[in-house]
Amino acid sequence: MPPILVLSGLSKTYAGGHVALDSVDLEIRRGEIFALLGPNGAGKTTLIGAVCGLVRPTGGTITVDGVDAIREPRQVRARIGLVPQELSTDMFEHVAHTVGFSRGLFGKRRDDAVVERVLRSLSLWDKRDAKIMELSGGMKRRVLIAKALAHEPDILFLDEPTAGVDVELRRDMWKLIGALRDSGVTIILTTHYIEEAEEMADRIGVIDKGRIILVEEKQTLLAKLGRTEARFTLAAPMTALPADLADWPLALEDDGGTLRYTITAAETETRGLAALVRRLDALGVDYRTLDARRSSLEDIFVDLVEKGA
Ligand SMILES: Nc1ncnc2c1ncn2[C@@H]1O[C@H](COP(=O)(O)OP(=O)(O)OP(=O)(O)O)[C@@H](O)[C@H]1O
Repeated sequence: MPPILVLSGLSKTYAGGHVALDSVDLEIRRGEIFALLGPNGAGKTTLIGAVCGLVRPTGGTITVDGVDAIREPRQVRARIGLVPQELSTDMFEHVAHTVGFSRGLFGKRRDDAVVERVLRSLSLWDKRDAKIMELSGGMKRRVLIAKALAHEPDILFLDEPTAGVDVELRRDMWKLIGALRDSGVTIILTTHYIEEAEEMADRIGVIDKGRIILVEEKQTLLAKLGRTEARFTLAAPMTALPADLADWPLALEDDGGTLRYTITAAETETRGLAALVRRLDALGVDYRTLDARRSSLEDIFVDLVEKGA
């Protein structure tokens, strides 16, 4: 199936001369959750703005389902929903009204059944007659999502969907975004919470200084760049690594009291932690504790952006 969104050579230089997007090529697959990660000022919001017709690109093309978004902005806008970073909705408005109104902005005819379905899917139906100012922060965010979904878009952009919300609400939001994807909506989200991308995304893109530096399936990324680290606290300190362990990715720390093992995911088949534990047993190396951890997407991201800097 052809991608739903194709960016090709997309560039944006702001009036002051700042290059916010530097020839970005990116394809978004139909029905995926794509997480766009990047440090502050990397160009994420500019990229979303360009696709949504809010920022005028200075170069390149944007194609949504074969339609040129720069030539046909209205047609494309109707296919896209945007949940902005900031709560910018009219606080005195009533929930159902503001959602219905958003639908109208896209030239869609009034359809109370759609508004009801959207509000129910976001657990806002009971609050349909409440004023937005009366809602909790989490509900206000859900109203923003409802507004973005009111015209039944195929692509939903979420700019930092869980910035500043508590852990519980973040998890609720993740469930909700997963359910939207299951209903067939393609989702592109930006986030500073790497954990969020790790939890939800099918693919990850990393942007830094206006350039896409990596696009990868999340699983592949974790498998390719992931590391396992383990620390054995030795029962008796060693002065040097035994020759029998010379082939293993090991180092001594804490004056020989700790044996540190670090391995990349690609190497674990032959020299995995379980094999090392057996080897240590066979050599009679005694240890009191073993702490092991796999590197997270966060470690990988920090490495990438540091290297790219
Ligand atoms: N209207 C503008 N005029 C001039 N420069 C701008 C404008 N909007 C954004 N920029 C600059 O472009 C760069 C990219 O900004 P953008 O908001 O796209 O980054 P971001 O990745 O979304 O950052 P954050 O994670 O902080 O939201 C930044 O250096 C920013 O200062």
